[in-house]
Amino acid sequence: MEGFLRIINDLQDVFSTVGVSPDIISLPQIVVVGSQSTGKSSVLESIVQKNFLPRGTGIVTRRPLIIQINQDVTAVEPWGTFLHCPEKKYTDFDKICDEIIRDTDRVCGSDKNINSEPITLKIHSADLPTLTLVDLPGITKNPVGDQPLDIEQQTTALVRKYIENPNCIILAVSPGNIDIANSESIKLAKEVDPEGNRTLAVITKVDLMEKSAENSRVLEGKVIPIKLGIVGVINRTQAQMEDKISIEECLEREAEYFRSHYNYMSTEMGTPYLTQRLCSVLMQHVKQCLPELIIRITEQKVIQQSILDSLGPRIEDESGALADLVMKFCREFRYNMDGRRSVQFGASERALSGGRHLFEVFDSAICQELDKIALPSNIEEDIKHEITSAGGSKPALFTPNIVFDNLASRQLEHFSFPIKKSIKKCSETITEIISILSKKTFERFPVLKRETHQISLGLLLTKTQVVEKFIDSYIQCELCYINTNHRLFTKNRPQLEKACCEADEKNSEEGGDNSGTKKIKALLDLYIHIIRNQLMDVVPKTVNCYMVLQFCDDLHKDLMKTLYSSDRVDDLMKEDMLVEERREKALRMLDALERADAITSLLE
Ligand SMILES: Nc1nc2c(ncn2[C@@H]2O[C@H](COP(=O)(O)OP(=O)(O)OP(=O)(O)O)[C@@H](O)[C@H]2O)c(=O)[nH]1
Repeated sequence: MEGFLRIINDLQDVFSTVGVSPDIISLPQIVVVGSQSTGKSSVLESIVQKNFLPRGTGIVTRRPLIIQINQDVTAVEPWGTFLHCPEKKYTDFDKICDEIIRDTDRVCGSDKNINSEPITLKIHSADLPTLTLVDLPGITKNPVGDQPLDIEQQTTALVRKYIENPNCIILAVSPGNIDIANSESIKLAKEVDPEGNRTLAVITKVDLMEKSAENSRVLEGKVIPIKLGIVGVINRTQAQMEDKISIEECLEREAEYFRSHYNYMSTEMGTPYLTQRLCSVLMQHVKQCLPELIIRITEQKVIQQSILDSLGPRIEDESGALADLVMKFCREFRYNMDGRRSVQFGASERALSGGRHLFEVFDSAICQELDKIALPSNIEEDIKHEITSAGGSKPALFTPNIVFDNLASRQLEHFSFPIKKSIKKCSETITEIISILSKKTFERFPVLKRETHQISLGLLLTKTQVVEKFIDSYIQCELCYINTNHRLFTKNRPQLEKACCEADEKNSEEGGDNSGTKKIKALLDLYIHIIRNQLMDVVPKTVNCYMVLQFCDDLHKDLMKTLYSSDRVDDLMKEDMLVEERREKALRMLDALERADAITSLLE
């Protein structure tokens, strides 16, 4: 049976060093709860049979104190040690008290603030049972002196944090000289343990309790029933300490008091009975908790291992790792563009390949923008004006070709702006793909991520400029040479002309316009339509050629050249501090869990 409790103490050591939170692993322990000055520390000292806890006015216990008692038959005299300085062995319990005060001040400061970081004290004794007890700051109703104004909230929150743990046994301390109905500790215990399966009540200061039938009923558990029992105790008082009355003598006086005042229940009262009761309650509890605890340890091992896997291993060969990452980034980009991989874009719920996104930009941005370009509403005025101008000082018999050339090239100029806009849109889409992939690939390495991102965007800019230049020249060529011999133009022209002539004849009969402007307008429309279709074909092809394929080909070369030539591999491969911290934490946790696993396996 002792073995169970020793295992819990060992596990506590393992987990205290890594600061594991109770949400992850919660170990069975006895937590002493009560209002300020109810006698919590005195109860603990009576159990340990030593004076080692700080005393004073106001809030004395300001940090949780985990007291692990280990039964140690080899201990000639009781001795203690702290987890924060395990090499130091204390046989003088006054020095233990000094160290608790010193370490409390170190963490909480010397004012009256409290802190949830526990102090762990191990006590080895041949005469004490193996137990783990936690002393908590007393619940303080009203701040006194320089205590913080929210002291009640602070102390209650800290107590709650401990007693909410379903693996904790609550030792609810209430003083016998106040009405148990007002007991703060029992009220809190009922809130977190309504069934009362893990609450044991202690009534201190029974010597100050008036001997009455009602008070006897309190001790018998008839006023407020507590499933695990109510134990009355009389602790060693300050006066007895000053009078140097020994602990043994005080225990004898306590036993005598119960014999003389509550004889019929004296065997179930007093500090020795409380210690014995605590051991058996804790033992029962540990036996119940262990199977679940073992499952939690196994689960946590899997969780911590997967955290480690997701963070990746520590980098040994930085240069090699850099080359691998760059290769991976370039490959991911290529696969994304050719449709073998997908990424999640912005808030869109669909994951699409980068290539598909680009296609959607071609389809929507380029085609729709170019489709919007139509002949202006006053084009007939323009045509008339152009015909008149072309005639010069003489009246014109035929409309010269230059009229059509001038009008067509003026309309083609309108393609320039939407095409530039579309190319910009393509560049933005590729930039987004680069950003997503560099974030994903270089997540652990912020410097490398930044540099790679910059180099990639620099290269993309160069390629974008090549495309813009190419398309500019292409439009320039179109403006310089209006090809009225274009196969599609010559094919559709007769039909259009016929329709226009018929319309002109009809107009002429009705006395309307028959100047031929309608025919020129229709031919202009046809020509622009042909060139628009050509551009819809050429722009995506050019973007794909330079901004995708050539970009892919040059990306790896550019990255390797720039990243390696900078002679900053060490700097580039510096990991994000957070990643490093998380890996260290997961490694420490995993180590603790392995040790915990080894400890619990001793039971099997
Ligand atoms: N007469 C009598 N006095 C007691 C008894 N238990 C504790 N006291 C006295 O009550 C006072 C407070 O006791 P502590 O043990 O310091 O109380 P505490 O709950 O630990 O106090 P904080 O940690 O400050 O909240 C001290 O003066 C003790 O000597 C008891 O059973 N009988």
